[in-house]
Amino acid sequence: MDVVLRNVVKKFGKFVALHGISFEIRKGEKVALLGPNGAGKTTTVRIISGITKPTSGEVRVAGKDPFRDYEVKKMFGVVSHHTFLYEELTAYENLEFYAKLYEADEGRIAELLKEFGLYERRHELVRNFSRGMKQRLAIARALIHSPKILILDEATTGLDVFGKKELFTILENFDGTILLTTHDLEEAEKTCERALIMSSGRIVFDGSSEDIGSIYKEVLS
Ligand SMILES: Nc1ncnc2c1ncn2[C@@H]1O[C@H](COP(=O)(O)OP(=O)(O)OP(=O)(O)O)[C@@H](O)[C@H]1O
Repeated sequence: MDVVLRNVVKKFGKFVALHGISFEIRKGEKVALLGPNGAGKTTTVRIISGITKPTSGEVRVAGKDPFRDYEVKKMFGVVSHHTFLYEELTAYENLEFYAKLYEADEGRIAELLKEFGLYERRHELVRNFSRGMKQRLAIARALIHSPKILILDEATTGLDVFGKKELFTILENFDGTILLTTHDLEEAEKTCERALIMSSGRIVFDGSSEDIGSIYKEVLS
């Protein structure tokens, strides 16, 4: 098992954001995490990737605690709606910074820039890039250390049809586990074989993503 959550509770003050959620993700599985605003999706992926500490419950990634174990943190590539790129650095410099941080092979920078269609523009400042280009660079950055688990938290927000299509191709070719949060049911069905639906801090559906549109309506009505 790549990811195991058992009875995970997260409180922010008196507010309970996660009411003891449990699920497991197998190695190589592609899972969509769905649910309305405030359901707890981002909190869940932040707990899995070791950014947020749960209030109680057990979280294991490859058998280890992601909050405490730095080596486990390296297993993740995380892409969110915010690109967290350095606007005043070039595309190349951005990737170089992260390659050093993760002690990744610098040869991978050119490889990824080519793969993501940004090689010709590698010496341009990121601040002059379009939203789609920035998002592509953010994904390239997330892959720099060849992560085993890719977490995408509303990563397609603001991308046009072409940008989304490109991202789907990247996801199809990614050889690892994917956990993706989205509001786009079609995206979930296309890219993931399994869907988890959350509502008010609870998992209310865990199953195949096939025909997720009608399941979503039924579960949340
Ligand atoms: N740092 C925080 N402090 C207080 N409350 C928080 C914090 N982070 C999240 N919450 C609350 O926890 C709940 C779940 O938030 P979360 O961001 O996980 O939802 P989400 O499903 O990702 O929503 P969205 O689809 O809007 O991104 C919300 O009610 C939110 O206000």
